[in-house]
Amino acid sequence: MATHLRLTSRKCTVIGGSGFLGQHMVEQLLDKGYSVNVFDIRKGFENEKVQFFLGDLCSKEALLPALQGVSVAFHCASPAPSSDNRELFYKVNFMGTKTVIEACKEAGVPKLVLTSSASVVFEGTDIKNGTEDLPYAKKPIDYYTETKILQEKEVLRANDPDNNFFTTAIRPHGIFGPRDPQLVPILIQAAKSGKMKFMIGDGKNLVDFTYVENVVHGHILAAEHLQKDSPLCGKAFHITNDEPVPFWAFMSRILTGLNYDTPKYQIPYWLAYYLAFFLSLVLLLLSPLVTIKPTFTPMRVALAGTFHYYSCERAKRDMGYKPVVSLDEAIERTLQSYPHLRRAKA
Ligand SMILES: NC(=O)C1=CN([C@@H]2O[C@H](COP(=O)(O)OP(=O)(O)OC[C@H]3O[C@@H](n4cnc5c(N)ncnc54)[C@H](O)[C@@H]3O)[C@@H](O)[C@H]2O)C=CC1
Ligand SMILES: CC(C)CCC[C@@H](C)[C@H]1CC[C@H]2C3=C(CC[C@]12C)[C@@]1(C)CCC(=O)C[C@@H]1CC3
Repeated sequence: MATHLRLTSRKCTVIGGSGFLGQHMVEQLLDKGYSVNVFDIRKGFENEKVQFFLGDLCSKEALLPALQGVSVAFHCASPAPSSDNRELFYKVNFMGTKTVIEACKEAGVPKLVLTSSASVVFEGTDIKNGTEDLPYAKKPIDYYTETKILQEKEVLRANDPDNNFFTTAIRPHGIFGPRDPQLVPILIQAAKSGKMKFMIGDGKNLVDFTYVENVVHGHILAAEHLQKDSPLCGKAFHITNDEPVPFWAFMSRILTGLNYDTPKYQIPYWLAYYLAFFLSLVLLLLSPLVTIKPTFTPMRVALAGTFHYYSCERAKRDMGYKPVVSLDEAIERTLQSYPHLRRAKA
């Protein structure tokens, strides 16, 4: 019986486990001796140690088999932030998360750890060493973030110790690392097409970029510390590299590390923001005729030109969090993992 309990308690499900963060979660959980189910709409990799359940998280019937005998569910599924599909964000991030909560309760999963985002408090203006006590953004920077707020509120509200159901949310920021489909590929694509000529703002704005393995470490610590009467119950936690860095210094390290030139000119933040805003209006008007995905969106300009870094003191205090990979090492490992994006030297 004791062995059975121990094994059951090390079984978990990663919802969104085929994604960038999800795959890293699976790898670290397996290394730590967990038995891992993946629930996703697609099969993102092959691993005989993992049991895959393919389905849409908006369906409770699809979720239930993946949650049987599981002690913790990690929910890190979301449509890509760059998608323009408002209905999809609402359906998956908000309605789907409600379904995940119901399914966990019905399957008797006692712990739910949500991957939220530090951007739930970001309104496009400076945040310096922001704590979790900042209010949710009244004007979120985009619709993705609006639904991340709805999702986080729903998960934290569902915490119900009297019925043996414990929830917590991890708020990472700017996740990067091997196999990331967003940050490095978008940056290099912009550089390749000659769009990385301008630095937005004066280049002094500090931002958090968080190595994926540190994000995973924060999630696993959260799951292990989440229990009755723990301070994690119903609360959100920033997980960062704890080394805020000037946005353009970070971008420049990636660009030079992959043999691309760094931006030569500066453009004032407000000018870049209004240009991106104007461009998005023009594209909206043209959208019945042509679909163009701009590189410079108001959201990206806001992220590139403002301070937004967060304190992870609460995670240090309540779950003993400490980044396991430094920013220097993280950048090095990331650069090594993208040989196909490296520009051949002339
Ligand atoms: N990448 C970043 O910088 C940050 C990401 N986050 C959050 O981290 C989480 C993971 O993000 P990434 O790994 O970067 O994204 P990703 O796009 O690589 O992975 C998301 C996964 O969710 C799955 N998925 C989407 N809709 C689904 C549905 N209806 N049913 C089942 N599975 C579905 C996708 O197939 C994909 O495998 C997301 O919740 C995201 O909001 C938070 C802060 C920063
Ligand atoms: C073209 C350049 C101006 C910028 C290229 C890099 C950007 C693609 C990334 C810089 C900060 C990133 C970021 C996210 C996505 C990729 C960036 C915009 C998120 C929006 C991903 C989802 C979140 O929850 C918040 C992230 C903030 C930082």
